[in-house]
Amino acid sequence: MAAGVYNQAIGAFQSNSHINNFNHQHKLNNIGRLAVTKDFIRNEAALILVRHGESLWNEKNLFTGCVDVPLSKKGIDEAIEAGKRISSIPVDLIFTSALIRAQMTAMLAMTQHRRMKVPIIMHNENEQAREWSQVFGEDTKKHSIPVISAWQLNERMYGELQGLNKQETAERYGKEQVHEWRRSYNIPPPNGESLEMCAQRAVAYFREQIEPQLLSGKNVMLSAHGNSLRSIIMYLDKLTSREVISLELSTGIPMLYIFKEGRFIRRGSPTGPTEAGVYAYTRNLLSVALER
Ligand SMILES: O=C(O)[C@H](O)COP(=O)(O)O
Repeated sequence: MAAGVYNQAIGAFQSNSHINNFNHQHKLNNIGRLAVTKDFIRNEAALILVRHGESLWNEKNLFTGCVDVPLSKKGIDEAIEAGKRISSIPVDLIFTSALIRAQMTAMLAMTQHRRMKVPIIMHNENEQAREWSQVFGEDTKKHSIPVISAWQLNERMYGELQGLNKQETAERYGKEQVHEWRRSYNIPPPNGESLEMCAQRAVAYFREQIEPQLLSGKNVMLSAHGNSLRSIIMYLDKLTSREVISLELSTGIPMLYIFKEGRFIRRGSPTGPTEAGVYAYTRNLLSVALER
């Protein structure tokens, strides 16, 4: 999908406020010393990453990869719990993979958000789908969050392991071989993708489609998968191919990054609403959250 098409779809949804902020900021920068204004201080954005909740195949311990299976009951609960943890962090735009488990997770999480905006899936597959899914009410748009799904964020393709039991596969091929297929950076499972191959599409998508949104001040939630997120975290945290081997992501635990001055600052997982500290992600974002 061409970048322009996405931008067109998102553009149809966005209020002009961030553009105004940008113009305003730009003018101030031109004038010189007034650059540190309220808008400028707010020139940071939240990035929430969440691995989908437990799927029906996670529950059965099957290699899943690009097979499109839904969440289990436990996964549904995890997604709702994830939503509670991020309920006060502003979200302007949601990216998900093209797979239902990531989409369910994002949707269920958003049912807990304190702004109660409605997530709406963008349909950009062809001109008619785009036209027929248009929203005309300006006020309605303001109370909606565009959801963009992209195959590039899908789980790594697990090749001939898809649908096989992880335990049985380890017994058949040996624990070390299976660990190598699952966690090494550049060794693909039979006829599947290595983490490196998965990173080539997932990180490229992140850089081309998601980073510009953060740069323009949009707060983004990204709901994806164990390995597409491992490759993106490798990029964000500048992990080496050795370090990424031991990076494990739990299902349904959101991770927060602050994007500021072109850098990603990892803030860990926001604590639940009953725990102290949930509002403390950054003072600037907090004031944005309270105003919206
Ligand atoms: O696709 C799968 O089977 C899992 O979601 C991720 O599997 P992994 O833990 O082997 O990377």
